[in-house]
Order: sequence, then structure tokens, then C-alpha cells
Amino acid sequence: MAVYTDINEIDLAAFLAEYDIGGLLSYKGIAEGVENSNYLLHTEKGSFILTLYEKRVNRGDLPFFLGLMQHLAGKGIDCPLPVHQKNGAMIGELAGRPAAIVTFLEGMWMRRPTVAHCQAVGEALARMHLAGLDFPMRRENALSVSGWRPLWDNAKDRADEVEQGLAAETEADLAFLEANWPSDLPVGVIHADLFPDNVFFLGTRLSGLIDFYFACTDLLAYDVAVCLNAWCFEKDFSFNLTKGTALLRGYNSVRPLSADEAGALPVLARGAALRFMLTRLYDWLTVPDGSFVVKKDPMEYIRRMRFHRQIHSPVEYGLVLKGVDA
Ligand SMILES: Nc1ncnc2c1ncn2[C@@H]1O[C@H](COP(=O)(O)OP(=O)(O)O)[C@@H](O)[C@H]1O
Ligand SMILES: N[C@@H](CCOP(=O)(O)O)C(=O)O
Repeated sequence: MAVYTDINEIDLAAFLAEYDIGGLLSYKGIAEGVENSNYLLHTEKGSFILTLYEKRVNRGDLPFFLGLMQHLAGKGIDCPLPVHQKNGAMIGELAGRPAAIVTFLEGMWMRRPTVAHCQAVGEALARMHLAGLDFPMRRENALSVSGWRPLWDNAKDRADEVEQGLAAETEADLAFLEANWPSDLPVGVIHADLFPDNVFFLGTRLSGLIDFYFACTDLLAYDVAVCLNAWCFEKDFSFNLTKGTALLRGYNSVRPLSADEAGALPVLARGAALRFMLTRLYDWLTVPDGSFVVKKDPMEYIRRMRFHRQIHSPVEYGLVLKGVDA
């Protein structure tokens, strides 16, 4: 559940008076999500999402996240549009937390994405990358390769509690990735967490991308690698080549991967799996049971890491690209 901070209708009405979205009709907390507290608001002018940013989001990053959504929405990307206060500000304060209101997107996320959904998310990711190219702000990816070792150092002594041998296995992967991480690929704004729960569909039509709170400036192809991990594995941890093919076909139809980006996919996908394994492992070992933070299973990503170690060519993810050697 993700309502960490409680609000009441008196404080909320006072907060809404700063906006031009009409009076409050009703509000309720949204159970889904992990990082922040989200509320669905109904006002005289429509439906909105109110987010109270919790401790794990750095207040200084909010102008990047909200500015990015505004930029992308302005370029026709279906994503939430931040609502400005009457004084022009996008960030206010409610219940002692930084808070923002964004437009409500229709749709629902897919618990069991199909091949068609994977193709649609590939296309949408590429469109987002192109739309972000002239976004003027930068934000380093704190969870890219240089951020993994500090996370690992805080978890490694207890990693074998999750599975015997995990410490040595992860240490070897991390060393490999640190030595082989690409640095000369195209860079731009990436979503960095485009998991199924952050993509809405109305039927098979993709209706919106949400949750830009890990967005940053990094390798565009890394975002593709995140999506291969998040969308193309089945519950039994097998890689679904048909879904991989569809996702990559969708991406390439809008922004063709260069030969260098394609060639780097195996290492990028391995790194993306390690990144999500590490954050999950850290939470698994440090967040007390019964706490509000939703702990996700690191084993799901350990299994993906093992898969990626066996991959040597982007063709094994389903990429069909002239000029790239299998
Ligand atoms: N703009 C939006 N339109 C509709 N629903 C939204 C919107 N933003 C968030 N939500 C709802 O809130 C939930 C949690 O949002 P999310 O940004 O993923 O939270 P967190 O960053 O805490 O993980 C989503 O699964 C969705 O149900
Ligand atoms: N997608 C991450 C966790 C972040 O959750 P989100 O609700 O903010 O997308 C994972 O699966 O580990």
C-alpha cells in the first residue's frame, strides 16, 4: 500500500485553494505504488492525482521530474501533466511533505502483458526518448553502474540469507559490469522504471506512461534493457522471445537502435537486472516486516541475471537488425 502520509479534508481544501481546479468533491488514497503517497481527487473541474513525496524522493529532483512530464506532455506523449498553482508553482506543501497535482490518466496496467502490449510499450518508449532529446534539464542516474557498489556494500554481508552463494555470484557480476559497462552510446532522458505497473492501457491501446520518479539522463538503450527485463519474462523466469521481438520491433519502428546500442544490449540487460535485484535486496534485508514499504522479491531478478549471463548477441532477445552480427 502506498499511503504513507495521511491527509484530512480541511488541510486538503486549503491546499487546493492555491489551484484553479475547483472545489474538492471527494478524495481517496490509492493503494498501489511503492515510493510516494498518492490520492485520487475529484474536484468541480475533474479528476486529478495528488502525490505527497516521501523520504526516498529528493526534493531537489522534483523540478526535473515535473518539468519532464510537462515537456513530454507538451510534445504529445501520453503522460500526466503537472497542474500549476495560481502563483505558477508546480510544487507545494501538504502535511509536511512536498506535494504536486497532476492530471488523471484513464486506463489500467496489465498484470499479464501480451505480445501486442510489448510492441506498444517499445514504440512508446522510443517516442518518449525522441520527445526528451531537447529537454534542457539533466539528472544523473544515481542507480547506474557507479551507484551499484554502495548499495551492494550495504547488503552483501547478508546476501547469502536470501540464497546460499548469492554474495559470490553478485560480486562477480558486479565486477564484470563495472569493467564492461558501455560509455559511448547515445544519451538522453530515460524513464528508468518502465515496468508494467507504470504503463496504462485502454484495451490494447497504450493510454499513458506514469511514475517518472526514477527518470534521469542516461544511455537510451539502457531503458530498452530495463523494459526487456520487466516485460518479456514469464512467471517461470523464461524469456519470451516473441515478446522480446515485439518490444524491440516496436522500439526500432520509431527510433532504430544503432549497431553499437544493439551490440550492448546483453550487458545492459544484465546490468538492469542487477540494478533491480540490488534495490530489492536492500529493501528485503533492511526494511522491517510490517513496514509500509512494499518489499519486492529479489529472486525474480537474480533469475534474470542468470539468464543474461548466457546471452552473447542481441538476436537472442529477438532483435532483427541489418548489419548486426548474431
Ligand atoms: N496520472 C495518473 N493517472 C491515474 N492514476 C495514477 C496516476 N498517477 C498515479 N496513479 C495511480 O497511482 C498508483 C501509484 O502511482 P506511482 O506513480 O506508480 O507511485 P509510486 O511512485 O509510489 O510507485 C498507480 O498504480 C496508479 O493507480
Ligand atoms: N519497479 C521496481 C520498483 C519501483 O516500483 P514503482 O511502483 O515505483 O514502479 C521493481 O520492480 O523493483
